[in-house]
Amino acid sequence: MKQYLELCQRIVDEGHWVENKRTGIRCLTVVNADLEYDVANNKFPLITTRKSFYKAAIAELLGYLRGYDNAAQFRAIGCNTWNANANENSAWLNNPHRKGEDDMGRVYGVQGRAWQKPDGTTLDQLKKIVDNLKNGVDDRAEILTFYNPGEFDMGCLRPCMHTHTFSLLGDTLYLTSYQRSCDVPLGLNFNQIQCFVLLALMAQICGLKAGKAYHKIVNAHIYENQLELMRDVQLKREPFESPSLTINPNIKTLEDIETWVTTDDFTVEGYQYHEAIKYPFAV
Ligand SMILES: Nc1nc(=O)c2c([nH]1)NC[C@@H]1CN(c3ccc(C(=O)N[C@@H](CCC(=O)O)C(=O)O)cc3)CN21
Ligand SMILES: O=c1ccn([C@H]2C[C@H](O)[C@@H](COP(=O)(O)O)O2)c(=O)[nH]1
Repeated sequence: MKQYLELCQRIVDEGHWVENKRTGIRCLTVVNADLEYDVANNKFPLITTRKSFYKAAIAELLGYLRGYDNAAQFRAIGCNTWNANANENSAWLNNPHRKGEDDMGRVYGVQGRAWQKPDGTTLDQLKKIVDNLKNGVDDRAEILTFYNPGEFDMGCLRPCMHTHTFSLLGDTLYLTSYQRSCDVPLGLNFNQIQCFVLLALMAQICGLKAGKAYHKIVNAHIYENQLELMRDVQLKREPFESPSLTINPNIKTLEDIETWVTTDDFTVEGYQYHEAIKYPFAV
């Protein structure tokens, strides 16, 4: 939590104003932030200086791991974050690749589970990683990447947290996640939960211990219409201790994640927080 607040403060103190063409809203921006999450000691990185809707963040991750491409699928498992990008962005609404209401196109999980190969078949990046890690193999390229520039025009948004690399040291699993663009008040609240849960879940289904998750962010920003709430409300609050996360131990395989797992299989203990803050969302 301390590192999150330090990043917010750094943007407020040292950020540069950068115009943003896609949303029309300028952002106070810094470049390069490194965050770390202690999964081994179960320090669940939930924001405590406002209420975090962590179930939606976990649902979003489950949708990515399942290869979802439609905002209705995300809604069905408790996540509303893709409604606006799928249905309210004029560039995507006018894109001939959009297949209708709620379609997100070839984003995130589609690339992770069904990367299109030139020979017409698809590649399942996640399954390869799970199969290797279960057998104690780290080929130094256990990389799950959603970043496919050749198909950017076939999706509603370029992936933000776009690459996850898994590493093994003995029987301990590590994760390095790479993010090109980060909406610190809204997106990062979700992304840090997702880094933590991704490592914890992968360790669990691969029979490994979880170590640390490393989160590398390039462009970290606060939109102009979020700044006052961040500077004058959230940053004035004192954080509480990190809570802990319990994952249903019956989740044992990738197929479990694909078929029956829900957000009810994730329980948070000891979450103390300040009241909710509703930040504006830029589409
Ligand atoms: N401008 C922008 N920021 C983002 O963080 C973002 C995008 N766009 N587009 C794609 C996804 C969608 N994400 C989102 C979208 C909405 C919330 C949001 O509204 N969060 C609220 C409450 C969510 C709830 O009630 O479930 C929050 O207070 O955290 C968070 C992340 C992250 N990404
Ligand atoms: O997981 C996510 C997804 C998106 N974001 C934010 C970062 C930016 O504010 C927007 C995406 O806009 P681009 O113009 O494509 O950079 O969404 C996030 O923080 N986390």
